[in-house]
Amino acid sequence: MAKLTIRDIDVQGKEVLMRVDFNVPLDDNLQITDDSRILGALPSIKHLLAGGAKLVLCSHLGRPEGEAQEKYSLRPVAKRLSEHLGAAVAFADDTIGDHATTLRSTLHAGHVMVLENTRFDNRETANAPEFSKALAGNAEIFVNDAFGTAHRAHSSTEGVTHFVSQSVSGFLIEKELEFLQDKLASPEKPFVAIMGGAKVSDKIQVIKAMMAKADTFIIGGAMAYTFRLAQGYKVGDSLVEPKFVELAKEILEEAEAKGINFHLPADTRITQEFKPTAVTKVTAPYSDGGEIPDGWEGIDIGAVAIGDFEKVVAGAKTILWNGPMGVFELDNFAAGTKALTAAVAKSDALTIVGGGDSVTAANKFSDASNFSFLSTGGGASLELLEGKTLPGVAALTDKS
Ligand SMILES: Nc1ncnc2c1ncn2[C@@H]1O[C@H](COP(=O)(O)OP(=O)(O)O)[C@@H](O)[C@H]1O
Ligand SMILES: O=C(OP(=O)(O)O)[C@H](O)COP(=O)(O)O
Repeated sequence: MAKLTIRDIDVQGKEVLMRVDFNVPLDDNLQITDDSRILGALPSIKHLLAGGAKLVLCSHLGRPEGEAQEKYSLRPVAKRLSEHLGAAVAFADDTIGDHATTLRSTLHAGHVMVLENTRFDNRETANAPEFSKALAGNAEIFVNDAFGTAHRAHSSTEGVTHFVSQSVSGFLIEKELEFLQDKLASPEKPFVAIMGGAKVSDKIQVIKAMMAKADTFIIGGAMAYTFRLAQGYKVGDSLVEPKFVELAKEILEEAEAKGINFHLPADTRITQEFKPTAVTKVTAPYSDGGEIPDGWEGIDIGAVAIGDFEKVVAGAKTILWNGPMGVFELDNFAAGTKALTAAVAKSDALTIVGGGDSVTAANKFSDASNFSFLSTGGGASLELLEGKTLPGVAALTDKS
């Protein structure tokens, strides 16, 4: 059932509570190192302010587990938002306390404020009704634009919808669903899914689910070693998740039975040390007997794999990329991710990138404008791709 969106509501003079995902990375000096998620929420914020809303923004930042801590405060985020808007942004020192209540009651139409971190109270993640009710306050309308947190059934994403008249999605959620759900429902073929990174346990189920849609898979990053282990090869000291070797075997068998192209890296860059000056070497291709010796760890794909993957990407009409090819944070381990980023960036296919580190790599080695869409959600995008319902979306008001 379609959900009401920000386009369907009149907000003039009304208090609107909007959940955003301002869970941005901060450095040790509490400086924001990537404000993609703030930029992602701007279209909805500007639209609501232009429509005359009294706009109250709420979000979590990090996992403070119910304890108010300076390092998880949203104050720097409110400041950055103010710079982007070129307008004042009021900041409440608490979430549902006296300061928040006073600021909310004196907020004028066309003005915006930010509440302190919702996770400074454990009732947020417990989805406690009394916390949801207090968060809703006098707001008639709730807008959810926090795609990155839409897979959580918390007070500020789900509970609050029970205490307002209407709950609608914002432009960011709308766009995320358009790319990750609608456009991938019947993708133009060949549809190449590139899966890498380190979170095998999170992503291997996604590979399984996507076998119904993608006709080609490229597997890189640490993910590849669990598959190589499943094929009976030695992977030395590389990162593997032994619990998933059986599932990896099943996936390889299913791919063969269904004629799905499943590309694992032919060769691997390996090291004995995890540091910028580490000596590295590349194994011979597996097909020539190359394996990863004990005491060595795979940290990137090799040159043969890069060439293979570039060819596959060049022939694609739809590409979904989630997870880097290697430990790209270190320059001497980054060649595979760099080459793959360039290949995806120059493709004419529909190119969708999901996952925090993959988006970082796309921005580091290319430019966001070279991709059709960079998702702001890691876990949320994976759950969507797995075919799961996102509680933060399911709770919104149905279109009649
Ligand atoms: N071969 C490898 N061995 C260990 N870590 C790896 C390897 N390849 C990639 N990684 C790491 O995987 C991390 C990203 O994985 P993940 O969180 O799954 O991706 P994303 O954030 O894009 O979803 C990066 O920090 C990268 O250094
Ligand atoms: O950054 C987030 O998730 P992500 O790293 O999976 O994209 C979201 O803000 C959700 O945070 P959470 O995983 O602490 O609930």
